[in-house]
Amino acid sequence: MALDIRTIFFMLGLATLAAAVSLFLAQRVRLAVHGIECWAWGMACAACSGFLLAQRGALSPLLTVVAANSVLLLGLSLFWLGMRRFVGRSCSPSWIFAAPAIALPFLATRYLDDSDPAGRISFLSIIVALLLFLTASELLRHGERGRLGRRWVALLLILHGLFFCVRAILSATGTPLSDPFGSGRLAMMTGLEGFLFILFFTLGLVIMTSETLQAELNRQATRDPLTDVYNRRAFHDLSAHELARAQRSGRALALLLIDLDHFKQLNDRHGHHVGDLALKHFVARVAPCLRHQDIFARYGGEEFVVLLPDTEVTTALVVAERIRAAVAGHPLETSRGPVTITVSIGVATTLPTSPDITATINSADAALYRAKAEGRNRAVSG
Ligand SMILES: Nc1nc2c(ncn2[C@@H]2O[C@H](COP(=O)(O)OP(=O)(O)OP(=O)(O)O)[C@@H](O)[C@H]2O)c(=O)[nH]1
Repeated sequence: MALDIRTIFFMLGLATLAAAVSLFLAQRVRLAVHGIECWAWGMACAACSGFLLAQRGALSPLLTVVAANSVLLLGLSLFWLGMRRFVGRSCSPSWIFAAPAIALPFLATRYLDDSDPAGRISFLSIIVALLLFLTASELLRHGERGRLGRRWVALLLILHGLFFCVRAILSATGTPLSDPFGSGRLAMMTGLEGFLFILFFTLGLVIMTSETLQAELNRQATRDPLTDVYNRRAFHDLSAHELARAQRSGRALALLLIDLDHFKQLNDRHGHHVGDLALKHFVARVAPCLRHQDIFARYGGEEFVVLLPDTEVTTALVVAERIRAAVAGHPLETSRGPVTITVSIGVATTLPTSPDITATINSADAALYRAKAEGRNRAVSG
């Protein structure tokens, strides 16, 4: 089957345009995926480049060489920027002009006419490969790296980059790719490889974004939006798991019920906004006092709960005292000066033989009530 090189590049442009449109639509429905708008613009640039490359010989080299390749490099740079944002890293958008700015003078002078096509192919292939490797490294080195979609996209970027490395070497060493299939064999391979890349890459982006959305939905369903600790529902799910484990192992499970003291007064005196800041400040003070396996959740309002697996009451009281001291010892800085926050803590443990979370919470609540009655800013066990 004979394939016309222009048709291949035109088809590549169309496929890339379809991917760009999908990304623009995804962006319009406000998917909580950072960087998606950069990918959309990156795809749009790559599509323009494909259409311009398809006009090689029919239009001026200013368009089919200089503009087509500069726009392609801009598109790849936008993709790199999008990937950086996707993994949660920031960067000045002006960096997207670096690669086109490096290539433009060479394209406009040395490689404008067709006197050194091999040099032009090698030169551009190396820049493209570097941009692709850079983009893959963002995915492999930052953010949540273990996900399937990310690894798939990173692998495709690396393979695509390796293809361009081979292309650069073949072109530089003058390997006779023109024979016996006519003058455009290398270009033909580039077009076909690009076409396959776009298909699988778009699929990878879909998987990657759905994984991110799934994780975000999961986070929203299990986390308190203000403080980002677990919410009450997640606490009950996780504690059920821990209770079952405690029953199997016969080891104690401790629970701390923590309530911020005179919080209504703080709200009334300093405003709700400072009240919110106080809750975040409290969480930031408590988190370093806990182990990885401890479950920390907002139980409601200004009440928090901590489940401590494999912990006896004496140790739980030590942890509670550490939390109390960490909160009281670090006042919240406000525009009107430091505000001291204190907490009262009720401590209880489950019975290893018949663990029951409701009974343990009730027991901790009774202890908390006593801590409040005895003057607040203290930990009391039930
Ligand atoms: N700023 C802010 N306030 C909240 C939030 N959730 C609950 N509150 C407030 O927390 C206050 C709790 O007040 P109370 O239950 O009377 O308890 P308290 O003032 O801390 O008194 P004691 O617990 O007896 O020390 C109420 O004024 C609620 O409006 C929140 O997310 N942000």
